[in-house]
Amino acid sequence: MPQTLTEKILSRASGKEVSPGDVIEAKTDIVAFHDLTGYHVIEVMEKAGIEKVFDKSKIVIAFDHLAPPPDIRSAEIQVMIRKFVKKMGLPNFHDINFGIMHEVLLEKYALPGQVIVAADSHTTTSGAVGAFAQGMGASDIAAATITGKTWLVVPTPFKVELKGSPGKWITGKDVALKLLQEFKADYFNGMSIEVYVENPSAFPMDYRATVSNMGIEMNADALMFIPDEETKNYIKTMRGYEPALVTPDPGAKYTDEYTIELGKLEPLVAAPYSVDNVKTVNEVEGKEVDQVFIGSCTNGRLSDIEIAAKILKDKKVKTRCIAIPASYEMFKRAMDLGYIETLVNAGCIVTYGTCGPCLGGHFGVAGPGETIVSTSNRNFRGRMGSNDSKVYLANPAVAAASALEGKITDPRSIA
Ligand SMILES: CC(C)[C@@](O)(CC(=O)O)C(=O)O
Ligand code: SF4
Repeated sequence: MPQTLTEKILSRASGKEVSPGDVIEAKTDIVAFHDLTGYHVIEVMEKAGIEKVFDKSKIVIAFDHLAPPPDIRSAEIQVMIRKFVKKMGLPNFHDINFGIMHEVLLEKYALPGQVIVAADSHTTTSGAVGAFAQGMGASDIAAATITGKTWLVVPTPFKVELKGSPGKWITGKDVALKLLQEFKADYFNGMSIEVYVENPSAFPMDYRATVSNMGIEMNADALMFIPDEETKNYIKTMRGYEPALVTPDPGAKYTDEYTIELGKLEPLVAAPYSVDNVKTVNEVEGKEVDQVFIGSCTNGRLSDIEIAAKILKDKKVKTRCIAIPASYEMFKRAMDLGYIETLVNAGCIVTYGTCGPCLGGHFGVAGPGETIVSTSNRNFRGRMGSNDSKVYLANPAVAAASALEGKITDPRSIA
């Protein structure tokens, strides 16, 4: 039987031919956690008296949610995890100077065809390179850390095709929001989405990562881009080697298919208080904005910072604007290309590699009555701080244009 990417990966990982609905035990290629959930993972292991991990080289840990620690409790958590890393002798540990875990996984570890599990729902991000990547709770991740295995229900594969090329100021975010507008936030429950890109270079890895990242907002088990030339180029550029590509068999069967003509997309926005409350930017433009956040594991990559820098070059923002490249690597590249200087000159506050404001944690928590335009992935009540704040999710061009004008702005109207 011809297999979808989902079936191919999970058949290899479980050692038998799988079909949607099967409950399987799959071998894990990478098991990861961060500071916030890592604390619970380690607690579960310590309570069970386990002193060993299944394979030191396959455990990845990154500090991001509490980086740098905003309070004593956060610092305590990091101290505890550093001790665990030392005791176990884990080589793939990334302290506060590295970046957001999902971005670190994408840049350094994830490969086509792998099974990746991590204690955070946005683990779907690594699907951008064609890995079956799923977030799980701390106890499941503790089990996978110990055994190198996890149990899964094989999801039902659904195919999305991206045709043509996106227009000016249209990015991966607009594809994610289009899917949410069309299908709403729970449609893909029990499914995996496999995305085929007709014209690989027209939809680069940064855009793919945004869409995969928001796969969990659609409730999909995984959102994978079918590996192609762009996947190869990305891994070659970031790591210096060419990966083997895993692809679905011709004639593989999907439960359904949906096509997006990239050239027909408009900049979209998710209005409060739900990620699927999607409107065109023109439906909400003119609303006054108190703070703009450009960053997070959704949109903190080089192209996001580049877009913001292009819009803000030689201009001044009219509202608070916080820009956070998702990793040290992204910060460094943005700095070398002059984007950081542009953003700082425009009046933005810039720091590196933290979740910070995305979860209302620190570095720009939203206050009562405030309106925020954010490039992150969630806008439910209280997500970025006060229950009385309103968060509009958008692509980095809309975010930067809104910072520039002090109100929600269509980037096509100014640049
Ligand atoms: C821990 C939390 C803030 C999280 O990273 C958790 C998660 O996605 O599972 C999020 O983005 O909601
Ligand atoms: S950047 Fe936001 S969405 Fe991503 S892992 Fe951090 S808190 Fe979660």
